[in-house]
Amino acid sequence: MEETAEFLQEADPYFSFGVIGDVQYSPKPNGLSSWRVMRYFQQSLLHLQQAIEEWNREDPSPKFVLQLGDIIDTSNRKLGRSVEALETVLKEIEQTSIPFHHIWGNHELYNFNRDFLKRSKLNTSWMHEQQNVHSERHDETGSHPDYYAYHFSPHSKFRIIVVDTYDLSIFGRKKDSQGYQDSLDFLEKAEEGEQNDNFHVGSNRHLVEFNGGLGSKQLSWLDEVLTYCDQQNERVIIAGHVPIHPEAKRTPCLAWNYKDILQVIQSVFGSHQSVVCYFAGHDHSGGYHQDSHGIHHVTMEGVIESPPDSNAFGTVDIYEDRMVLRGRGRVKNRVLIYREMHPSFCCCLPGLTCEKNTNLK
Ligand SMILES: Nc1ccn([C@@H]2O[C@H](COP(=O)(O)OP(=O)(O)OC[C@H](O)CO)[C@@H](O)[C@H]2O)c(=O)n1
Repeated sequence: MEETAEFLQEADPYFSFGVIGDVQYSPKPNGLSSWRVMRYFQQSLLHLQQAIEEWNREDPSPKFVLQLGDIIDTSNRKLGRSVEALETVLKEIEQTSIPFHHIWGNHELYNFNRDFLKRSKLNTSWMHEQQNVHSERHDETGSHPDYYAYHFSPHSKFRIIVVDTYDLSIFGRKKDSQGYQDSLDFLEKAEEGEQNDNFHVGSNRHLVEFNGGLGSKQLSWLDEVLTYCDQQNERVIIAGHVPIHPEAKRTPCLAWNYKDILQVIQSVFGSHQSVVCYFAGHDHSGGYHQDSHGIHHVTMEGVIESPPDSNAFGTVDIYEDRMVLRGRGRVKNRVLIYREMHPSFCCCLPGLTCEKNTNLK
């Protein structure tokens, strides 16, 4: 739902957070991408600076920022300046005391391998919270050994889950590793399956290298965390680089196994009703869709494709029954009402009606 600024006047939110994606900083000149769209490399750092200045000015300031990935561009690698570029953006981020939660996108993996990323300041999993009710295995950097995902609770009624949409990926993993082989096997099998799927043909093909997915271990972990959230009556916001709903993006940017991921977070049979929103980046043109289960899918417009007089970031205010995205530049204002929680074994199954059914399409 898009709303005007007047509609956004509300009582004090429980808390607020910032959201931004695809800064793709590089010292290279502005120019057309391979998609024939203008990329404003000379403005992207300025846009990040402006976002930080605005978040610093907000009162109260956002509790944290979700940085949705692709913070530096692949061109830095060709220029031999990956580390320098990363230091440049991190220096800007140090201008604020608001903690940033960093997500890894394809451009992180074009510039660095996963071992480097784990040891870098882009690994913010040390800010995770561990729950006794489910098993989490972390290595010395605070990450799971196989993937980069964690969760934290900024408020007693809410939890944020950061997921790794390049857990299945042929980027960033060593070619002799099991993860690389599993990813190749997944792509091969999925491509066979897709041949009968009319939705993903021609330019709409999502089984391409610059997308990725969640591996089976991460999906099980997500399932466990969501079970805990259901038990605690927490609302959950998930954030990852790659969109997971075909209607929430305009380009082929879609997770390889988006159906498996949706199955976990939507859950028809009474559990996992906690997820209210999934934030993604990757598709710089942005997108939005409320799925058939009432989950909002917000794909943030990319900073890198925002002209000098614009920008692409937002502040999200969290309330009891809704979240309000206050967009800046190309990002629209949105009021996102949470899905209704149905009791276990509710009759809201396909083909049946229920008074709680919100009849979402
Ligand atoms: N028509 C095209 C254009 C490009 N590609 C290939 O896609 C790969 C990734 O492109 P890139 O622009 O570097 O990826 P981003 O993550 O920056 O952007 C993704 C979104 O599309 C932006 O909205 C690259 O290998 C190109 O060759 C293509 O297949 N078809």
